[in-house]
Amino acid sequence: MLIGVIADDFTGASDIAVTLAKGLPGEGGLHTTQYLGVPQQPALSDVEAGVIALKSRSLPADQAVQQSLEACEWLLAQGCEQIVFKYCSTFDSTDAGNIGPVLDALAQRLEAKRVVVCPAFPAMGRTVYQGNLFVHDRPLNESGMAHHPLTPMKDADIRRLLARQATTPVSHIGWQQVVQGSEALAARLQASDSDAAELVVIDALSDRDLTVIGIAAAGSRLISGGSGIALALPHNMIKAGKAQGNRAALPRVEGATAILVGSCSGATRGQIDEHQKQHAVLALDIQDVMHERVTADDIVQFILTQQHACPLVYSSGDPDSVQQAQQQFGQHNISRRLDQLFGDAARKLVYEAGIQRLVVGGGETSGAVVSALALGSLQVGEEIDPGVPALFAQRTVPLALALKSGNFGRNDFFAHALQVLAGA
Ligand SMILES: Nc1ncnc2c1ncn2[C@@H]1O[C@H](COP(=O)(O)OP(=O)(O)OP(=O)(O)O)[C@@H](O)[C@H]1O
Ligand SMILES: O=C(O)[C@@H](O)C(=O)CO
Repeated sequence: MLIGVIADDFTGASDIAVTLAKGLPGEGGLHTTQYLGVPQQPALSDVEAGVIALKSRSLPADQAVQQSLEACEWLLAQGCEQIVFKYCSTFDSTDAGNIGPVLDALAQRLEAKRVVVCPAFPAMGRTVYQGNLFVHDRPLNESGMAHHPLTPMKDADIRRLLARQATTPVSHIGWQQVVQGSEALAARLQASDSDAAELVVIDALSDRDLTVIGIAAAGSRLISGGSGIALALPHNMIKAGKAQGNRAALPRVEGATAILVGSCSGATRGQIDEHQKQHAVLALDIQDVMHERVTADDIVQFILTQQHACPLVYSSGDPDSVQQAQQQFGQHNISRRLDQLFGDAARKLVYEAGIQRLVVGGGETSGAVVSALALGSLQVGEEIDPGVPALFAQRTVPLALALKSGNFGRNDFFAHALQVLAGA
């Protein structure tokens, strides 16, 4: 294994996994596997990039650090030369963690001196300029992320956010320096052994900038960012003669379908509205969920009786209803209950009801579903939409999955994803 990634949620893991599997246009990527948690066994010998999906984004910081270090040890034991810490392109975290504390710990473990910090993902409108994160034309805190149920983002300045979270000093490289190219940037990132560690926030407005940064960071033991930071990493390995740029062909899966959605993001709510114009949709009422008046069996029954109409079950609410529910029940109680419900439903759907194509909306929700399914590892297939690959579990009965980050995907994403999983 050449490159190891520690991702702080499951959809984020598939986002960077598909970036590594794709590589730069015309060049090809790496043979990539996504692991669901830290594996107990060694990786297969043909895996070039391994992405460990943790569900650490909203854990207490000490647990996020411990899990990330365990993941790092496993990746190092597989021979990884470079470790990437993947967080959200909207830098989802609280003042108490988790990006800063995990970076502190990984930098110390890997004796990394200059650690790139770059959440930019231009394909999804996330860019970093003068240390500030934008979502399209809005600073992060005005993008809707201030209402996120678990990690409300109320500041756009990555340098300030990180300085509140990390003990390692934070510095910044502006876009004006990035456009001078990889060589100049590499010189800035190389530090002598006596230098203290530094978290270096780097501006990036385009894939071209991310490519410059990725090439400049070829020799870095530790880098961090959104999936865009991995764009040029396969190129570095191919150029060094360590990888060929080939990818294995993956299966197409037809068969029964289910869509489970817990994301409350604006994009996801728009996709649910679109889906219900032509397909079957069941809304879970949060009062019913919290008073246990709705069960996993109710979800399974709906999915099975509506097979002709691409059935979708969602809990998602708008910011007002989410806030009301949080005041009444507490966000962590809601998440725990919804995770349990979606996880139980997924287990019954896949292992008892024979569902073969499963689409999940939301990172936390995907984490709950995939953990309940205990799949171990997934092969990374083609990109359905930016940042969302088709994923395949090798089982006697094939299972294809799409794990969608809250804000990702075209308006008709859910029906489109089912088609791509079937090879349409
Ligand atoms: N109606 C609701 N009221 C309050 N909380 C909800 C409701 N529906 C879902 N949630 C919670 O909101 C959170 C949504 O997080 P999730 O990570 O699944 O989506 P997301 O944040 O939009 O996606 P991503 O992390 O990929 O950006 C989950 O913890 C879920 O339990
Ligand atoms: O970086 C992103 O935006 C996504 O991969 C993600 O992590 C959302 O959960």
